[in-house]
Amino acid sequence: MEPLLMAGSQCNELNDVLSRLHFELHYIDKYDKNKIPINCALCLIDLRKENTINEINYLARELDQGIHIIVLINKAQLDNTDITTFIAQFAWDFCTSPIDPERLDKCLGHGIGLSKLKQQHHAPQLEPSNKDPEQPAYQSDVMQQLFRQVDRVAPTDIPVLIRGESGTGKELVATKLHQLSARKDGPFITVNCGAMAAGLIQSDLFGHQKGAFTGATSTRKGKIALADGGTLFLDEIGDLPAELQVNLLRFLQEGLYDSVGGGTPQSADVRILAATHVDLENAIDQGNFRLDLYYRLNGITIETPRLKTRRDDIISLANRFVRVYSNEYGLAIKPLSQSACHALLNYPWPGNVRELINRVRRAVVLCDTQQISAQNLELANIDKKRHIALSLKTLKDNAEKQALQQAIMIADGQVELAASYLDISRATFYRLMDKHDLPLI
Ligand SMILES: Nc1ncnc2c1ncn2[C@@H]1O[C@H](COP(=O)(O)OP(=O)(O)OP(=O)(O)O)[C@@H](O)[C@H]1O
Repeated sequence: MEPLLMAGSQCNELNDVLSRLHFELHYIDKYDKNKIPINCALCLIDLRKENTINEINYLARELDQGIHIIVLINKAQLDNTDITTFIAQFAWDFCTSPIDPERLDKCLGHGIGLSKLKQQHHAPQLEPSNKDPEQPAYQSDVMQQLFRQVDRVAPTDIPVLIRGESGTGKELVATKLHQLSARKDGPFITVNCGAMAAGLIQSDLFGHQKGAFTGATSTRKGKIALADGGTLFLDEIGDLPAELQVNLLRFLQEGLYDSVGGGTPQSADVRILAATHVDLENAIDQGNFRLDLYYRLNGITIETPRLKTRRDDIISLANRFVRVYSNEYGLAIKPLSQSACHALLNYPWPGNVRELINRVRRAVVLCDTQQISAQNLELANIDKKRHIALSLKTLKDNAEKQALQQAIMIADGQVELAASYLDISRATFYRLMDKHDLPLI
């Protein structure tokens, strides 16, 4: 018999159906990892009599990611936004009452099959069991695809260019590439090419000889030498000064480099990973980045997507950081309120995961109620602000269009005259007519 978790009050009708379908039921009211059977793949949550959605929310968040949730509701509950938000957020599937045993059997069968397939193929790599914030967490298809790409590329020695906005996890991807490679026991060294003056990066990267410049009191190894046998991660590669691009290119082509102050050329066995948040093609067009270096670095490109484009990850990442920081600060783990979830999903996240971490960490510390609110996350007024901004723009656009239409009508289609009525040039008039898709009479 397949073990099945049941949350909700006991229901004889459901018990009968499930025992006929050969499920062994384990009722839970609170999540306790030790009480969950090891091979349990599904949790059926009966919400038909529940009015304790907050507790159920909490339980759903705590369940292992591998356990699929199926919700049982009355049809009328589809009008209840608390219930539909819960389903959208947590459920793998839902069934409506009256229970159709055939439908329920199919739903449970598929759920178990899929969950087992996932466990066999992905679960160990995709969802690390520890709660280390530095370990990637993801549910969205796009991130699962990205980390499958990481799995494939990591064991090769091909240089990888990681592209993405700030805070999207480029360094995290670089670390993963190193950890999954044959070089994992070697060093992982990071150089931030944007953080230092050209002279300092030169010595930081290639090392220097004693007396090479004022203050060089001893010979010092550079990061390339320190990364020997491991991985060198060049962060913000787009900011690497031109003269250093030449030196790096030589190292990539010949495996040789000179430390500052001369001496014999040196070699090192290093895999290169680079990251950028700027458009390198644009930098090449502007003459700020060498095309030959770009080709050398760009063996394979991995793009880390913006957080706002992977909505499936937002709530699970937020929950993860709530757990991590509550534990770190010795505070009780509190659930996110419905309004907090709504705000998290509707915010554009310009600072990506880094911004999410900062907001959640602050909220964990500041929250003095039972649940973490949108206010604790400092997201309470964002929706409203955006709404006002949007309507202001719409109002302006509408007014502009109306003015153009009136002017062209009063001027009997004479562009010059219509433009003068509006106090704008002919060129601007044409541009605005085009913008609003308005025909000239
Ligand atoms: N999928 C994820 N799971 C868990 N933590 C993540 C994830 N993605 C990013 N982070 C965390 O977000 C923070 C920012 O990530 P990271 O430093 O890798 O971004 P970045 O793209 O390199 O940023 P920058 O361009 O500003 O250097 C880090 O603390 C990282 O651990």
